[in-house]
Amino acid sequence: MKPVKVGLMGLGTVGTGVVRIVEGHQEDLQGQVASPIVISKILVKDRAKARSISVDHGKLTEDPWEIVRDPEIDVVVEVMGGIGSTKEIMLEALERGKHIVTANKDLMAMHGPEILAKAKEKGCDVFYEASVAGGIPIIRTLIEGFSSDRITKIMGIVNGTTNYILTKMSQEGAAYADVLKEAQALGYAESDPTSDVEGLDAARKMTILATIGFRANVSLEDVDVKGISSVTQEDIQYAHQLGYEVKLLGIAERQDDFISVSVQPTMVKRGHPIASVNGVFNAVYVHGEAVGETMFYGPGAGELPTATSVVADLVAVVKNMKLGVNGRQASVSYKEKKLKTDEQIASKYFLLLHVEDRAGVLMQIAQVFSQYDVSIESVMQPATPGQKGAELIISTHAVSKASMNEVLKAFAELSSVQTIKSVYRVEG
Ligand SMILES: NC(=O)C1=CN([C@@H]2O[C@H](COP(=O)(O)OP(=O)(O)OC[C@H]3O[C@@H](n4cnc5c(N)ncnc54)[C@H](OP(=O)(O)O)[C@@H]3O)[C@@H](O)[C@H]2O)C=CC1
Ligand SMILES: N[C@@H](CC=O)C(=O)O
Ligand code: NA
Repeated sequence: MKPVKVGLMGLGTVGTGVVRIVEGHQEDLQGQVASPIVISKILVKDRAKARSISVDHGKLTEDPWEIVRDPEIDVVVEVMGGIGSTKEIMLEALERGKHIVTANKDLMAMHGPEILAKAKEKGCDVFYEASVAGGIPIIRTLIEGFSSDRITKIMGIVNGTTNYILTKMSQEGAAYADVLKEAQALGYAESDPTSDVEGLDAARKMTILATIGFRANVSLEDVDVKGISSVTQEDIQYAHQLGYEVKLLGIAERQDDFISVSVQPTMVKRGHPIASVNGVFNAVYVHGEAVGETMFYGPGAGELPTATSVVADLVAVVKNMKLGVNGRQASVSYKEKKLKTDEQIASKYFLLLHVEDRAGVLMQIAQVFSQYDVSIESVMQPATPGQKGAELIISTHAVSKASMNEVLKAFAELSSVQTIKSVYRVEG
């Protein structure tokens, strides 16, 4: 049995997990693919760095081209991250007939179509299951499990770092900055955690899911993004009073042939399965016209969960090699992309306003809502002893994003509304 040779690019959190699983589960892997899987070279930035795993030092290289140009290597497993030079390295690896497994959502969200086209041209596989919701097999599920259906909604907690932070803020009243440091120490966060907390990581993942789910090339620029850095302990406490949890949700929706994709902190009604997804766990809710509601749950980041998906992709590549069918995946995006306008995007909203505490203010606010045809579901004025002015918590029925923008513009000009403290989309 000729071994399948793998060039591993990256030996950080995920790369270390890949080595552990390939070595620790070798017998089971061989049983499935009838060949040993051997990691023959490993790319790192610094060969001298101390590692949490023992590897043959002779396999380490700091030169990516040593892997790309090695004719013995069949598959490149890319778990180093990055976009610019990583893309060039991946394209050259494909040019030389190497299959690719990657966990890199940045790369696949920005350059997925180009990389997949090159793979097709060269008869190579490119698999990227770990790029979205680390340990949940959601990409394969959307491509294969839902191939017979028409998906109408994909809604997910797809960033483990922010879910970890929001859970600790909600359950323990913890401070944002402290919990972020914990998530970094646990290996959940990106090398620049701004992309986690500002929603960009989730937006990249939603770009990938929407492209697959709606079978049209969605790009990152199509995603409306807001992160969690403005979420306050006060918002979370008011959410609890109204029966909600605050979650960073990616929401991709399709109506007729028009789609919208967004990422934002969202108030999710307790009782909706997404509201109870806590810590580093991710969940992706998928609604299909025929199947109805489904949900997929599991760890979204971390060494072994993410490496499980990477090595499963590696097994898929080797099985295809045995069958001689690499690069034969059907195209996932054959539809024309049509984006919804703000008039077509509808949701319920939660607003927290700081207003003047005097007669007639509520009337002025109600008039603004009425002018833009926004129907109010409830209004609450919590007691704020000793505070100047009053707080108003308003929830609306489903309204268009365009109408809500007009309402917010009108509030900004109203002297009785001193601050628009928070605006949240509401789900569930
Ligand atoms: N961490 C997680 O839970 C998840 C991560 N991902 C994705 O997986 C990828 C890897 O993430 P993670 O393991 O956390 O990252 P780490 O920062 O822990 O590891 C990156 C590894 O790649 C090496 N590396 C980085 N840049 C270069 C370079 N230019 N040349 C040579 N080697 C390089 C580093 O070398 P050295 O060790 O010498 O510094 C390190 O071994 C990213 O794309 C990330 O988005 C996806 C899902 C979950
Ligand atoms: N930083 C990411 C890692 C997995 O993709 C996250 O927190 O989800
Ligand atoms: Na996945």
